[in-house]
Amino acid sequence: MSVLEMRNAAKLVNNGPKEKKALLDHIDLSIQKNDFITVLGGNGAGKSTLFNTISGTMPLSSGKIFLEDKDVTQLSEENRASFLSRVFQDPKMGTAPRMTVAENLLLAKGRGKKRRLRLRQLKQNLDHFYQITKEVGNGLENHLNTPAGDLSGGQRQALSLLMATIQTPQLLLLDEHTAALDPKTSKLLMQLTDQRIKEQQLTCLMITHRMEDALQYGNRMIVMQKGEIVQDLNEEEKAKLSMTDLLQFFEEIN
Ligand SMILES: Nc1ncnc2c1ncn2[C@@H]1O[C@H](COP(=O)(O)OP(=O)(O)OP(=O)(O)O)[C@@H](O)[C@H]1O
Repeated sequence: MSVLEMRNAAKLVNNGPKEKKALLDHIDLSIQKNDFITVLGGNGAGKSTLFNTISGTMPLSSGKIFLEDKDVTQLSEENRASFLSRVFQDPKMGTAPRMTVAENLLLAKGRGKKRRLRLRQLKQNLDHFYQITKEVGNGLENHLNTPAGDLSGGQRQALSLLMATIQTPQLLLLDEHTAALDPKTSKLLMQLTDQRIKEQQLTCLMITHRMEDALQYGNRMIVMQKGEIVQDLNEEEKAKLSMTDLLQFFEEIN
């Protein structure tokens, strides 16, 4: 059983009165459990559209999406949120700025649960929150009582990642989540990302413009162009790929 399956999925928009433009051009994609897929493609290739249609923020024009064999094509974004987590490029998204780090984590831990965790349960969870923030390696554990809005961009993105993975989602969507960070901070967050994915055996799609990351991480790589998946490399093919090959490939398709 696939974790996610897209069949003949298309997103068309009007490009002038008589012309339709395909943001997603009838793609087929099957994602298996524990796949960690890096997603590459130039600006406007359709990567975010892919994520938007998977998470339900954008309905498909035609085709179908299945999550663990369940047809979710018509399911709202809210209803898909119980099995999907997404981290965005912008550190401001995904965290509540006036709530503290610990409160944000508690919110994420209780999300979708029948009995929500209440603020008075914060104390009981502090040990757990201390442990997971300490693993980040950027001092986040010393800021459990700091409002998220006062964190550095790197700390806030690490918090977003922890929030997105605190409940082990069936599918994790990383939308250029390191793009706004400096190289050192980005590297640290990528290491944390890889560690969380391995430890929790997550299934993940990660959009990135950093080719080194696309090569170094994950067991599969897809390349998008003009709304289509033009390359889908498995673990073996990906392992053989060098930076030179990849650069050459992008020269050819652009
Ligand atoms: N709602 C919309 N209506 C019309 N066109 C749109 C809409 N949303 C996106 N587009 C266009 O669709 C194309 C694909 O956009 P998308 O954001 O998916 O690309 P991307 O691969 O994520 O690019 P980037 O790397 O720049 O983030 C772009 O040309 C964009 O301008």
